[in-house]
Amino acid sequence: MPDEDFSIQASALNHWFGTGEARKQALFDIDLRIKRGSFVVMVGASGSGKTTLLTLLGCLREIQDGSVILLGKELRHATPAQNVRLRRRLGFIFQAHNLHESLTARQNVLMGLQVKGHIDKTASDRAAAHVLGLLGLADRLDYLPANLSGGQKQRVAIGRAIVGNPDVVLADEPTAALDWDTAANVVDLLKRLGQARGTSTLMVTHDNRILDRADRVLTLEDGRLVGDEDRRA
Ligand SMILES: Nc1ncnc2c1ncn2[C@@H]1O[C@H](COP(=O)(O)OP(=O)(O)OP(=O)(O)O)[C@@H](O)[C@H]1O
Repeated sequence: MPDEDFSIQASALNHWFGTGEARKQALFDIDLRIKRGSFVVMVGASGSGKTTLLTLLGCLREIQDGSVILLGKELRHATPAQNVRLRRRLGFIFQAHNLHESLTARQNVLMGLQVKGHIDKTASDRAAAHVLGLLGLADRLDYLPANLSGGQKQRVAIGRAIVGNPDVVLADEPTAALDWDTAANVVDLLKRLGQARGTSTLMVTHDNRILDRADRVLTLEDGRLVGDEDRRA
């Protein structure tokens, strides 16, 4: 049953890749509920299933077995149109930042609003500039990605993910290219969004300093959820 306190509810979730003899199970019996507004970190060795889980929870992959209720909607057997509608309420920050090379920082962030159907140009421009300012890029609004450092590009991608006030942010090592002050700023920003707007963040990271700021730390091992630690004490 959907429960409004939780942005994400996964139960008995299994996932396989390949067919026939090559079929390999990547996730085993995942049960997980993520509270609205919480900042949750996921850790696990390479190949443990973190990206697979993020993409399933983000309606980027079909649910094969088990259930995922995202923002109150069951994803199993969801239609492509339902998935598109739900994805508009999410912010994705993946390792390959996929910025449009021919668009400026501000225009890249605007893409995050256009997919949500925001059309008031002045308000959108202002929102994009505001978010980039929060990310320390106020003086880089009109730069093309080619003229930004790796960390600055990553911050533009973070801006694009959060500018539309998503209900859930799914992030895969989003701070890997950032120095600690900048990474801490990003984490604080996501936590503030959680408090102010109920945005939940599920972030894959191995940075211990970010673990220290998490409300909760999940550990995946060989496709199984083997650890779930409440850090809010
Ligand atoms: N598209 C795919 N086709 C086949 N196998 C896949 C595919 N994607 C992932 N896998 C396999 O599923 C398992 C989980 O992979 P996944 O990428 O989710 O792990 P991960 O924890 O995110 O790893 P990393 O930290 O290296 O990104 C691995 O055994 C991987 O080889």
